[in-house]
Amino acid sequence: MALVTLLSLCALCTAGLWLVRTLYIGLFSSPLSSIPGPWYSRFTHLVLRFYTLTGRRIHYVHYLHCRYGGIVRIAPDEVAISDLDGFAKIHKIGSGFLKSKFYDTLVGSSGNREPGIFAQRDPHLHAARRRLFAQAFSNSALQRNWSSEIHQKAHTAVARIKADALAGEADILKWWTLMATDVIAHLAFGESFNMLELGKQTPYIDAIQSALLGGVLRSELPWLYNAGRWLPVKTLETLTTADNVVFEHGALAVRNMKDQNHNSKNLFGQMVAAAEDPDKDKPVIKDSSVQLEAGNLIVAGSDTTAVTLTYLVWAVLNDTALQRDIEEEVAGLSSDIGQEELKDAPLLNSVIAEALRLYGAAPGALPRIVPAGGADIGGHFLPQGIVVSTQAYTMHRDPSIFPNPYQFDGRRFLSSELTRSQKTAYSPFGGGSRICIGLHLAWMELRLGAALFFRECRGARISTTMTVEMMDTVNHFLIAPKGHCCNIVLDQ
Ligand code: HEM
Repeated sequence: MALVTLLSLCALCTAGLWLVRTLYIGLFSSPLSSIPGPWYSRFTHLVLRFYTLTGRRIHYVHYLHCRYGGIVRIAPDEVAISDLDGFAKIHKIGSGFLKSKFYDTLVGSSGNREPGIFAQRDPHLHAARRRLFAQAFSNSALQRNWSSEIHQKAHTAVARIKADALAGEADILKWWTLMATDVIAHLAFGESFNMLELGKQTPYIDAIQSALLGGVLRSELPWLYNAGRWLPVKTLETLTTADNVVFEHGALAVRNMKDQNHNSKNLFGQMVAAAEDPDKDKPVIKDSSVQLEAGNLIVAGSDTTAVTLTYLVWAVLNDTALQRDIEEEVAGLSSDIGQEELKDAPLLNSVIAEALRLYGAAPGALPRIVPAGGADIGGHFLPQGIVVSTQAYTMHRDPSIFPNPYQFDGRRFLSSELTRSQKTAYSPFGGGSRICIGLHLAWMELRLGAALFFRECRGARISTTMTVEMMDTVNHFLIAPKGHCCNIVLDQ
């Protein structure tokens, strides 16, 4: 009995000491103690984690920026930055602010596999991979090599939307997702997955989505993720084994990369063909890297474009005058809609830029590590090793940069001259050396999808089955509509 009392006393004392130490560090000795923010962020990640897991991280951090300013402490070792100079400093090429450990867990680099281009944190390895990818993702190469596939898929998507809308209602989120996934899958694998024709995604894409969810779980609740491997719970098992399913399917991308038949060439085949070093003993890219990157490209290039396009159409359909004007503009384009005339359609491009401002699908947070020696940001010294995260979500809603920021103004970007602060703040595709490599592909799909939609589905309306709340955004790194659909109708 006496032993039990003694042990309890020891445990209480240890807990008490831990509490005093945590309070002392949080209040006085942390180098971050002068940074404004809610009191609890000095002591715990739990509140931030709660909002992350419930899909409200960007909204919560935005609220904190509105309340405390451009630099806010959001956790004991993490500071959120929406200060423009701070953002520019962090994302400047060669700044030394590298991606944080968050990226290790987000996409499938588990099982000791190397991280792909998105998650690679080593700047030299990343730069080498980026150089290899750059040419194949350039605007000219995409136009030259993939224009007809992208056109065909956009036409099919709009035809399916129109047919469904005339028959009752069409879920544009579903069709844009199938389109964007079919496009990037075709480019990465060298053959069509025919999801638009099937009207549903393949089991491989189901596995990719499970792998992504598994990544969020691995990042936020690693103990549950690890337990999931052993627990006899089907959902957990699916989430924790999805990485392997995705990786194994990537073998198809390797086969087609090596295939000499032009019809099955994929992005990787084009990269290898364009690479300078033809040395057979030292392959330009390993088979296992192709297997991994093929899946990663699908993750990066599907929901991103689909969600942005969905919000774009929804926002335009909420503004009758804008809808009428854009329908008129695209009706004047030639029947086969070339990329050059799409680039020159002023209202279409302004509407896309505005959709990317308010509804760019990856609006934050982009966490980076303060490099050796620390950094001065917004008048505060941040020591090395601290996580600094930026979010376009907040910069895009700063009223001193974008007047009336919460309003979707499809004409906002019609006047071509952006102010200096707008140029810095506008970052739907991230910035610096880690800027989205798929941005030209995304713009191609956004232009073509939107132009075909407003030409073929003139007079479309939002279905009465939709509520405003259903289009509220949830945020798990990407954003998505809370209702998981966006239904539109069309009169005969
Ligand atoms: C509207 C559509 C898209 C949006 C809003 C978007 C947004 C972004 C953002 C914000 C980043 C930076 C992430 C970070 O720094 O953590 C990024 C990176 C990336 N994106 Fe996109 N993206 C889109 C479409 C695409 C497409 C179609 C692809 C096709 C493959 C793609 C592939 C990538 C890749 C590979 C990276 C990592 C680049 C690197 O680290 O070097 N994205 N994207």
